[in-house]
Amino acid sequence: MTELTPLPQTAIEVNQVSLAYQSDQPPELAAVDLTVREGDFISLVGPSGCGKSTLLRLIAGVLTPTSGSITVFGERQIAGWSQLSFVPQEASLLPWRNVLANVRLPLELGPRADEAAMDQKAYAALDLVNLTGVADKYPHQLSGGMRQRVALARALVGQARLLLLDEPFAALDDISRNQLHLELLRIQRRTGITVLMVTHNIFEAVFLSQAVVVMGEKPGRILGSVAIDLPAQRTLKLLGTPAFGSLVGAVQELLEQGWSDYHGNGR
Ligand SMILES: Nc1ncnc2c1ncn2[C@@H]1O[C@H](COP(=O)(O)OP(=O)(O)OP(=O)(O)O)[C@@H](O)[C@H]1O
Repeated sequence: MTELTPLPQTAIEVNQVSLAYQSDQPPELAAVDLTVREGDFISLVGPSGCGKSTLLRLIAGVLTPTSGSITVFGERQIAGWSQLSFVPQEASLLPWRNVLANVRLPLELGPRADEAAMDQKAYAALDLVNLTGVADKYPHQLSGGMRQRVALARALVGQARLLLLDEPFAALDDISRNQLHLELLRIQRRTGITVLMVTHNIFEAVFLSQAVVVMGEKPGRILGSVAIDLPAQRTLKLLGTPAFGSLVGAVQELLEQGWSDYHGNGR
């Protein structure tokens, strides 16, 4: 008998979501629909201020939509839900805690657990990001790229099924960023975690994702998405290929379309 592979579950379903921060002002987001399947890596790009972080905060349950609905793995959004890990733009490590204690933090805030078990999980998360050698160092003793890896380990320590990342690599140089891209893809393959990432970097979005969702502004809305049909095993050599260049071009075109719809063509 042939074995049937189960279809991937829907990880995120955003249905006609609008959000107005102030009830007497036009909404920041209007009628947003977005579906992310389990195991996908999806990036969100769009002009500054179009509402990308707002959409991420809504999915994380930190904000509640003015109208519409959001489900995560079939359930209504719940702030602080253990299956979801949200790394906001300003995510920072606690300077007075060493690396191990920073990574342990989400476990300490959860249901009471054994000290040794928490350490074991924190070491496993550090191993996932290739950082076991620095467990007793403090954040100021690390490079920017290492600090990002610690933040990633902290996001992964609770074994979340969904990772929401808000511009996680914005402050890094190209070399560290490329290295972390490869690490993140390796982690995703190893854990099967679903990732939704906000970025300003179109190259990064195309390199990492299965699809790039493009947003427009005023009000923030989804303009469309570009499916990224690059080989599943991404290597840095892909960055110089014509296929990569034409996908970056397709994302750019959608962004420019949104820009001229809003501002007109008289640039
Ligand atoms: N807490 C808040 N209260 C009121 N307005 C807000 C708040 N947070 C964001 N906004 C407004 O909502 C809009 C969308 O902001 P948001 O941060 O989601 O955009 P973004 O696309 O992530 O921007 P960027 O790419 O610059 O980070 C902006 O006009 C912003 O000024």
